[in-house]
Amino acid sequence: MTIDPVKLDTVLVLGTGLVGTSIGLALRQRGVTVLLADRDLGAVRLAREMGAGQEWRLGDPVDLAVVAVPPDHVASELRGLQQLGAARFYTDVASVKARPIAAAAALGCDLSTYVASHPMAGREKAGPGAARGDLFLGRPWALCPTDEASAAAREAVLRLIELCGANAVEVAAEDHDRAVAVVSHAPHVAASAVAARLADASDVALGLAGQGVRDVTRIAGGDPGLWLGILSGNAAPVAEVLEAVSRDLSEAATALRALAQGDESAGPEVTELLKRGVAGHGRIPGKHGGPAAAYAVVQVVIGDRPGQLARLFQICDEVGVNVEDVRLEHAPGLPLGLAELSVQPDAVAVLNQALRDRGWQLP
Ligand SMILES: NC(=O)C1=CN([C@@H]2O[C@H](COP(=O)(O)OP(=O)(O)OC[C@H]3O[C@@H](n4cnc5c(N)ncnc54)[C@H](O)[C@@H]3O)[C@@H](O)[C@H]2O)C=CC1
Ligand SMILES: O=C(O)C(=O)Cc1ccc(O)cc1
Repeated sequence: MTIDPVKLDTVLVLGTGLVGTSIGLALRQRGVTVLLADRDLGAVRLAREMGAGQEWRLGDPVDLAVVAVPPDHVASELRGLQQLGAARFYTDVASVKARPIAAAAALGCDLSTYVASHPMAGREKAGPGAARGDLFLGRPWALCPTDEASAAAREAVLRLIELCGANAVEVAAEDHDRAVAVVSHAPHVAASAVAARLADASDVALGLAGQGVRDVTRIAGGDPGLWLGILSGNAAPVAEVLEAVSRDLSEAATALRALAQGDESAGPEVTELLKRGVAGHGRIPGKHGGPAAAYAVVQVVIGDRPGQLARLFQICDEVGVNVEDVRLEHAPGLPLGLAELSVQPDAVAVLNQALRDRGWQLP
């Protein structure tokens, strides 16, 4: 009998925090048997109660073990599991890749059964309570096979990514780390720097906060302990991006000082940065990893009553309009909000008409 190398009937998740529990939930939805372990027994219990799997007891090797602990603990936990013979194949999900792989090699881990990986999806909240089974849907998920990794180990990790509904992106560990410095790690520090200005902002300023500042600072809510581990694990590439960002910020501040003193010739320098920002933002791919989709946005005023969004979606359904994305903005102190529905441009007229016909207020 031949053994199917991509069989993923049983998966052990070590580290039942946000990411580990989300993986458990996603795999359970696909019928995989998931076993859960964490040094914090409360985290395992909560993950189990959420339906992410059952508590792990060492028995027959599982098909794949997923090490979902902070980056600095990946190598030692991997070695521990391999010494127990816990799984046929192993991966981790840490946000940095070169350092954990080097640490695993230095600890004498078996690199033939291990393929490091990193889902590019997460939240600014930690722990199993923040987990979502759909966290990875349509998201990129990097895998970084080393030369020592077996083809079967790579296949097993590809199968994990597929079962979680994500899109696999194969990349060398050093390239991964330089890339995530630009798209994840430096943005996190930049968001923290902007959010730090709010720590002693006046109540008037905070009362005027709209969606923009929420968007720019959302990720700054992440766990500082976890993020110190991530940033230290990718320090040089992140420092390089931050140096470039701070050059731009410093030049913008100098130009604005000149403008403040009536020197209009400094305007174009600011415009140039804003235009580079528009260009950079426009290059972020759409939610399924393809080129950024040119959706149109339909704005609708909604009352802060239960069921309003459901009614809105029902109308979209009735007129055959697919909602690609939805964003809600609440008016501070008012029982009203604005729903922004992203739809195909050719659906705008029909949706606007349908909403007006049914008495919805469009701004
Ligand atoms: N937070 C995010 O948005 C994302 C995080 N990641 C990566 O996923 C990994 C886990 O992060 P989160 O789930 O966000 O953190 P979390 O703080 O929600 O969960 C981490 C879990 O690991 C456990 N843990 C820590 N050290 C352990 C050890 N030595 N043995 C067993 N369990 C241990 C903790 O008790 C905790 O339950 C990290 O490597 C992180 O870089 C990857 C993608 C997104
Ligand atoms: O909160 C979000 O939107 C994120 O993108 C979070 C995130 C944090 C760390 C990662 O390694 C990957 C993704």
